[in-house]
Amino acid sequence: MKKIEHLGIAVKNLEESNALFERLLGVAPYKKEKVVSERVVTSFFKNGPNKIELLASTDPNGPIAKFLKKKGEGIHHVAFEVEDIFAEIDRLKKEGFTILNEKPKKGADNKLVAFVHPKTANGVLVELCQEIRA
Ligand SMILES: CC[C@H](C(=O)O)C(=O)SCCNC(=O)CCNC(=O)[C@H](O)C(C)(C)COP(=O)(O)OP(=O)(O)OC[C@H]1O[C@@H](n2cnc3c(N)ncnc32)[C@H](O)[C@@H]1OP(=O)(O)O
Ligand SMILES: [Co+2]
Repeated sequence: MKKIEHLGIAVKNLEESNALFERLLGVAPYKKEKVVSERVVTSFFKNGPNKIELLASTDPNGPIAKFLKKKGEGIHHVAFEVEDIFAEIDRLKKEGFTILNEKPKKGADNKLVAFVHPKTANGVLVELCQEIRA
């Protein structure tokens, strides 16, 4: 794994949170994207090397809605940049981590993504992100 690619934050209302994070970070979101497979709408902020992803639910039965119901708004996941997501999944499986989707899926921001179950990562939902190369 390389650097932290982004921090995912679950929010109830994306427009309200976009305005709050714009005040907080001093930058406007550079991208807004609907990720149908994850039943979320996201917005991305970049301030220097850091990237923040705000996620709001589009489905009351989706992962973000369930998280909000259970834990309320807050940090949802940490995403790491990986060079080769297939090799990283293999490595993590051998290390005993539970991978939630062994077949990487198309995520937001032009990435292939996979997730490590939080129950096998000290309570942290970890996302693996590989840039989709042309
Ligand atoms: C990919 C697009 C975008 C991107 O960056 O490109 C995204 O980041 S999309 C992000 C949204 N998608 C996902 O999160 C997909 C992976 N998540 C899942 O598969 C589920 O949310 C899962 C398995 C983590 C939890 O599923 P569910 O909520 O149905 O199960 P439980 O409520 O029973 O939770 C099991 C257990 O895990 C704890 N939990 C749940 N979510 C989190 C979390 N985000 N961080 C830490 N822990 C979490 C939950 O509290 C339960 O623990 P327990 O001790 O039993 O209460
Ligand atoms: Co993410």
